[in-house]
Formats: sequence, structure tokens, C-alpha cells
Amino acid sequence: MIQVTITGASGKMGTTILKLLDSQNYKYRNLIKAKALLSSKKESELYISDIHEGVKQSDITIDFTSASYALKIIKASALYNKKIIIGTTGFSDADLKEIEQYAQKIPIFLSPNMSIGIYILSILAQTATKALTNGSFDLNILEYHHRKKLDSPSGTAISIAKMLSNITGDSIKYNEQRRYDNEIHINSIRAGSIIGKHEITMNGAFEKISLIHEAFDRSIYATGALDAALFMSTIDKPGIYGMADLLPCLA
Ligand SMILES: NC(=O)C1=CN([C@@H]2O[C@H](COP(=O)(O)OP(=O)(O)OC[C@H]3O[C@@H](n4cnc5c(N)ncnc54)[C@H](OP(=O)(O)O)[C@@H]3O)[C@@H](O)[C@H]2O)C=CC1
Ligand SMILES: O=C(O)C1=N[C@H](C(=O)O)C[C@H](O)C1
Repeated sequence: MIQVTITGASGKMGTTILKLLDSQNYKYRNLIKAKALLSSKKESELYISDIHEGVKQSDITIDFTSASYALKIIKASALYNKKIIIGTTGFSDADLKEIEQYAQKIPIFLSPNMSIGIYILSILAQTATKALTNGSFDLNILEYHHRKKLDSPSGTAISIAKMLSNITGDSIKYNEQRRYDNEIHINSIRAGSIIGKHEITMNGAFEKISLIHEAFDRSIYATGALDAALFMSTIDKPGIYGMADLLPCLA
């Protein structure tokens, strides 16, 4: 049985993960046991409120919170030599460098999007981009999320833009008014209760390729996070792990 601590347990992702673990026919039964780390004072047998206690009491922490809080959880995980799965987004480049330092000590699973669909979308986008390297198509990522999302652009959009930029050498621009050569553009829309939509377009002079992923339920991310927990329970080597390690057959 893997003991897992869920941080941000009162949030949209935290509650989705706990609900999935609670459901009658979930595939993690007898495999994963969860404790919830709440920022509020509510405490019970299942709930813990102190970061250090939360991390220490489990084999793995699953974190969907905020960038600044996640860094504290990662630091505590490194201190107690525990593994961590980070779904949180909004990290700066300096934060990511700090996370890489901690990954020299502990195994860290880091993915701004835990859905299989987005992983496949990223593979399709890279395949198309490799075929279009003559620069005659303009690459764009348009992402839509709910009105309460704190970070823009989404972690997913940044991550896919970096993958495409590694292929083309283009620079990544956000919310640009004008278009110049050798740029990948990202734009964000925040509205209503949209769970998450990412659209990658490749516009040529007289044609357009469009790749779209749309999320209809947060359980797609929760399932990915719990699958990552099962995977990480088999890993002891420090380092950064991601969806490609979880789904090597698709790479
Ligand atoms: N990788 C992936 O697949 C996905 C990633 N995400 C990312 O996960 C993160 C969380 O998303 P979501 O669940 O929608 O957000 P919510 O705002 O619904 O939940 C955030 C949770 O984190 C807690 N939290 C945040 N900051 C602190 C802090 N400083 N101290 C203590 N607790 C804190 C909140 O507690 P309180 O309310 O008490 O402040 C809340 O429980 C975001 O970065 C989002 O982009 C989201 C979906 C999928
Ligand atoms: O905040 C969200 O909701 C989501 N955040 C992640 C991101 O920033 O990419 C993943 C998903 O799109 C949902």
C-alpha cells in the first residue's frame, strides 16, 4: 500500500483526487491510501495541517497548489527524502532551476498537465512541427481556462511552446499584437468554468493545421496524478520524471 499526502486538498484538483480515491470502483483500491493536507485548521484522522508532518507521514506527496506553496512542499520533501508529484503550474524559470537542484536528491515527477490526451497532443504537435521546419507556417497556441485560474499562460501552453521552440529555434511570445518571423505565439482566454482547452494552430498562406485538446472533467488530471504515484513507487533514483516516463510506449 502506498501512503500518499494530497496537498491543496480543499482545492479543485485536491477534491477531485480524493473523490476518485473514494469512489466505489476505482482502480487504486488497496494500492493507494491518501491523507489530505489542508491549509485550513480542519483536522481529523484523515486530515493533517502541517507541511512537515504531511510530507513525513507519507511515501509520496501529490501537489496541486500554487507555485510558492509547492516550492515549500518540495523543500520539505527533499529534507525528509520523500518523493513528490507536482501538478502545480506558474513556476518561474528560477523556480524550475531550484526544483532541478532538489531533483538531485529525490525523485520528482513534474508535469504541468497529467492528462494522456495532452501528452498525445504534444507528440502530434512536435511531429507536425518537424515536418514544417522551413518557417512557412506560423505556430500559435491558444489556451482557454476558467475565470479563477491564477497563472497565464497555462503551464501546458508554455511546456508545448518550449517543445516546439526546441525544434524550430523560434522565440516564444505571449499576447503579442504583431507578428514577426521566427516566433511562436501564445494567447490566453479566462472565462466562466472552462476546465481547459488548448488549440495549436499552424497557419500557412493558404492552409491551416489545427490540433485541439479539450478537457471535460478534472478526473483526467487526477487519474494521471494517481498513475504517476503508482509509477513513482517503483522509482528510487533521484531526477525529474514526467509523462514520457509514465507512457514510454507513446514516445
Ligand atoms: N498538472 C495538471 O494536470 C494540472 C495542474 N493544475 C494546476 O494545479 C494548481 C491547482 O489548481 P486548482 O486545484 O484548480 O486550484 P484551487 O485554487 O482550486 O486549489 C488550490 C489549493 O491549494 C491550496 N493552496 C494554494 N496556495 C496555498 C498556500 N500558500 N498555503 C496553503 N494552501 C495553499 C488552496 O488552499 P486554500 O483554498 O485554503 O488557499 C487550495 O486547496 C494550479 O497551479 C493549476 O494550474 C490544475 C489542473 C491540472
Ligand atoms: O489551472 C487549471 O485548471 C489547469 N492548469 C494546468 C495548466 O496550467 O496547464 C493544466 C490544465 O490545463 C488545467
